[in-house]
Amino acid sequence: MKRVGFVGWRGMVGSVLMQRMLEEQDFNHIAEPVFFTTSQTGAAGPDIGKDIPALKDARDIEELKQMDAIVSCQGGDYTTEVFQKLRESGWNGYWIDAASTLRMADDSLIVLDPVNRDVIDRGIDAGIKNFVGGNCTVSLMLMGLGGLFKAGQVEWISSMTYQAASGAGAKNMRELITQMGQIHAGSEALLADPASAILDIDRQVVETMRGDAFATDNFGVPLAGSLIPWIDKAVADGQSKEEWKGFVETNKILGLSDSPIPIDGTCVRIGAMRCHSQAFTVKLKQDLPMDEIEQMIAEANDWVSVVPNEREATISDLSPTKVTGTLNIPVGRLRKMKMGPDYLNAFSVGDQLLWGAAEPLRRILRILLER
Ligand SMILES: NC(=O)C1=CN([C@@H]2O[C@H](COP(=O)(O)OP(=O)(O)OC[C@H]3O[C@@H](n4cnc5c(N)ncnc54)[C@H](OP(=O)(O)O)[C@@H]3O)[C@@H](O)[C@H]2O)C=CC1
Ligand SMILES: N[C@@H](CC(=O)OP(=O)(O)O)C(=O)O
Repeated sequence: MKRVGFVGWRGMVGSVLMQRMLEEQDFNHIAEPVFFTTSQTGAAGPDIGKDIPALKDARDIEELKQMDAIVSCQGGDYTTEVFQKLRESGWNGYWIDAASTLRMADDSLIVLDPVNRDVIDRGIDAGIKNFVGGNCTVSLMLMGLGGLFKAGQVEWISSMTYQAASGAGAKNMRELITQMGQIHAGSEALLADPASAILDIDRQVVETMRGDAFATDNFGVPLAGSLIPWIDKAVADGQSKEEWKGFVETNKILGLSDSPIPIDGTCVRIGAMRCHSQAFTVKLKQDLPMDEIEQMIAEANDWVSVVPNEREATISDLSPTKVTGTLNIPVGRLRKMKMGPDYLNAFSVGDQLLWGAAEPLRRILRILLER
């Protein structure tokens, strides 16, 4: 592979991808990186430590056709607009995408190589050309609990999520901070007075959050000081689309679509910036000893670690504040539940822009470059 095109490189996911590619010196493996844009054709591209041409038009099929591989972090609308036209033009290169548009297509693979390298290798050998990053909650769950799946010990999983604002986009992250600021500004005077009653402060906070001036253009409702137990649009059976993805994408990643493992739960947006957390109830196929369970989880990949089920370790290490900006996937609160010895409780945290979005794309590109 000689020419690799990048679309969506300056967005939030794309920027994290660029940062990781520079850290891992991935551009040393690409003879001709080419950067595209939907809005700034002719402008200078990013500084990647080598000469690159000016930005090309991301809607120009003839330009896109020159690429051996294209990595898109531009979003689903762009994929819908361009991908089919590009394939119909006869282009046979590799398409690597962060958007969900092509995830469930028969001729695409969902990539998370620390978990499904075998599925990926078989797919590449079979001529698959479309590789899509998984939904962030799904990828983060599999990075955390992959060892249990690999050992064939999972009968079903219920997953309750605590999803960060970043999953909704950059504007939503800004809105969360704005909301936090408005709450503080509204109660600042009372807060500064040690003699003020907490219920007065609380009343002031609620008044601010319910007020017309509260910034809710993006989330539609308050998130700071609150939560939103619905992510994405509705699908069948009362599920949200984010909840639906948990089942279909996990089983596709694991290559289990013919005999799928039931996975369901409630997806909730909370006021974290870019780390998704998840609380799991895992129905195991048998009563396994805790040390074996911990070993299976900890040995599954280089990034997962087991946090002892103790207060100090948990509040320090199993925390979005600690994990954000890292590739670490701590899994803790591991204990057998009162429902029975084959019911496991677990909690995980992971950065949704890294393992949840950019890192699986970076790694599949590197896999393809090195073949
Ligand atoms: N956010 C997430 O958590 C996840 C997102 N994804 C997928 O990735 C897609 C992109 O998401 P995300 O990165 O959040 O989207 P962004 O909105 O941050 O970026 C998308 C595009 O917006 C354009 N843009 C316009 N103004 C600006 C600006 N001021 N700064 C940067 N870019 C700007 C850029 O395109 P141009 O240069 O062409 O103008 C950019 O590539 C999503 O639609 C989704 O499909 C997948 C997994 C997780
Ligand atoms: N829906 C995720 C983010 C995301 O972009 O998911 P997907 O890649 O499946 O569209 C969230 O809101 O946290």
